[in-house]
Amino acid sequence: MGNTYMDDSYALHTDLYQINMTQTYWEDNIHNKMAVFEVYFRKLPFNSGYAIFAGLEKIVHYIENFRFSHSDIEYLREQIGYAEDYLAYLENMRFTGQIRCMKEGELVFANEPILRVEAPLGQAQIIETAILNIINYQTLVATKASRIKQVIGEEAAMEFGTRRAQEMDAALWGARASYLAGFDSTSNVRAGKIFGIPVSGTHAHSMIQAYKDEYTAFYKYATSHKDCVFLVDTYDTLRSGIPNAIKVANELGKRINFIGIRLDSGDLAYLSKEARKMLDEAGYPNAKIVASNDLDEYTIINLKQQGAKIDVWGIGTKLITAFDQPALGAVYKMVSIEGESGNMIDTIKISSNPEKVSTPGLKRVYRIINSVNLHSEGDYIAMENENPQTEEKLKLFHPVHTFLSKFVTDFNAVDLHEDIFISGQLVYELPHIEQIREFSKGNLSVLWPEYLRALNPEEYPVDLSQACWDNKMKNIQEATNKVKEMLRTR
Ligand SMILES: Nc1ncnc2c1ncn2[C@@H]1O[C@H](COP(=O)(O)OP(=O)(O)OP(=O)(O)O)[C@@H](O)[C@H]1O
Ligand SMILES: O=P(O)(O)OC[C@H]1O[C@H](OP(=O)(O)OP(=O)(O)O)[C@H](O)[C@@H]1O
Ligand SMILES: O=C(O)c1cccnc1
Repeated sequence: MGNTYMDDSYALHTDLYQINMTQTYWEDNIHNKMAVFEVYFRKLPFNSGYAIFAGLEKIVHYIENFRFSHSDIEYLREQIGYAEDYLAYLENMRFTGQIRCMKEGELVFANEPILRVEAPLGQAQIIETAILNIINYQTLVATKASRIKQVIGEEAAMEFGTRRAQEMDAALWGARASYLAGFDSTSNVRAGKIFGIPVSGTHAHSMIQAYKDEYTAFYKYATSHKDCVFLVDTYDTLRSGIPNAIKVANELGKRINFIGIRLDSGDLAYLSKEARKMLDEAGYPNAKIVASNDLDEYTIINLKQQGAKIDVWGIGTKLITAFDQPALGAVYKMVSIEGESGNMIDTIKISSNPEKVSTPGLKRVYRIINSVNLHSEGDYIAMENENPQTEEKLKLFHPVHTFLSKFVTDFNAVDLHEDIFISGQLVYELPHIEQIREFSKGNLSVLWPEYLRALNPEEYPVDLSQACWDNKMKNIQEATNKVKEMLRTR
């Protein structure tokens, strides 16, 4: 038997424990206490020097439509058995809080807040899972795409991943993440329609197999399509594929636009060099050579080192699945909660690993841009009430190895967060995908090349202000004192 409940909302796209914790808050009547949570990841993916944030557009849709449907409530009543009054609270739940977030396409680094939720505790708890689900995947793919595009340079990058993506949503939003981070097109037509991304494509081996001989297949394709890229590796790239492509191009002449050929197996460096010679000699110096087959940034660097003559890169599996690192590891941590008298109290999560200790309190993230060379000196996390721009001399010091420090004098402190929701209302205008793509491209230019390189990049500084660091130490002290006190009185 199929599903007996309708799939008509995203509110249940959460972990059961969120609804269970919220039940406790509700029964204890603390569900409406204001709570502040921050999203951040602890380590950059792919040993990259930077990441590209993506996911805000989907988060906005999720929050705007956040409500438990009748069938959600019915399911929770019948299958989990929550009490009626708690179910009534869930049914009426809408997001009424604040969200501040980085813009999509922003450069983001480890341990800095990407997004901040300030909302009644129950709401803030339930939305955690979906927010992390969205950011973790989209940011990962945007970062992978940016890394691949960095090594490709000016040549075109086509995203081919849909068939290998972890299900349909991943293909769709992965195509969008790739495009905003610098790819030039997607093969996913639905992504093209929904997001306004350019679509492009060639043809597959099946078409050659359908006609049995390569020449007929190319010829038939050319009579039904003006723009032609022929896939030349079905039988024998150099002896059959390329000669057949040239033959059809010669025969149809101006009736088609012979864009070029695609190589999808074998030694792509050798074959592309040979193909270039053959196409040039045949009078097609402008014909492009497209390459695909399990490509990623490392293979592309290597192919370029070998002098491969590849003009267009088709990249699927290793991009859309974030093959070498399948999870970003972004977390959602509480940094503050309303106390008995309505004041906000900082909260901390201690760990024996100093890098895993959370940073308490309401904070802002600034990018410190050197006004002389227009490059970034690092990111600076300050308390909400601080304004680094008013400082004449800003001290940047490593948050764990504090002796590593520098002073910056001539700088512009750029607040990296935007208000997205205020009192549950959307106050942010979602930019067009082309604007996001331009923004993302421009951001890369504030980084020195040392942070951008694919292999062993330098570590970009993400520092805490003195006040933020002092506050963290105070909270660590208080938390450890509490444990000591508890042990003493046991
Ligand atoms: N000159 C080259 N230098 C480094 N890597 C290459 C070079 N040419 C191809 N590659 C990469 O090597 C891998 C070859 O994989 P594989 O052996 O599965 O391909 P293949 O046998 O040529 O083709 P098929 O897809 O038909 O199996 C791919 O990831 C491809 O991108
Ligand atoms: O290699 P990717 O980066 O994932 O790029 C997408 C791949 O999808 C197609 O292959 P297909 O599904 O026909 O499989 P195959 O080429 O691996 O046999 C295409 O020919 C590419 O090789
Ligand atoms: O258009 C192509 O060549 C294409 C599309 C998806 C996957 N592989 C290749």
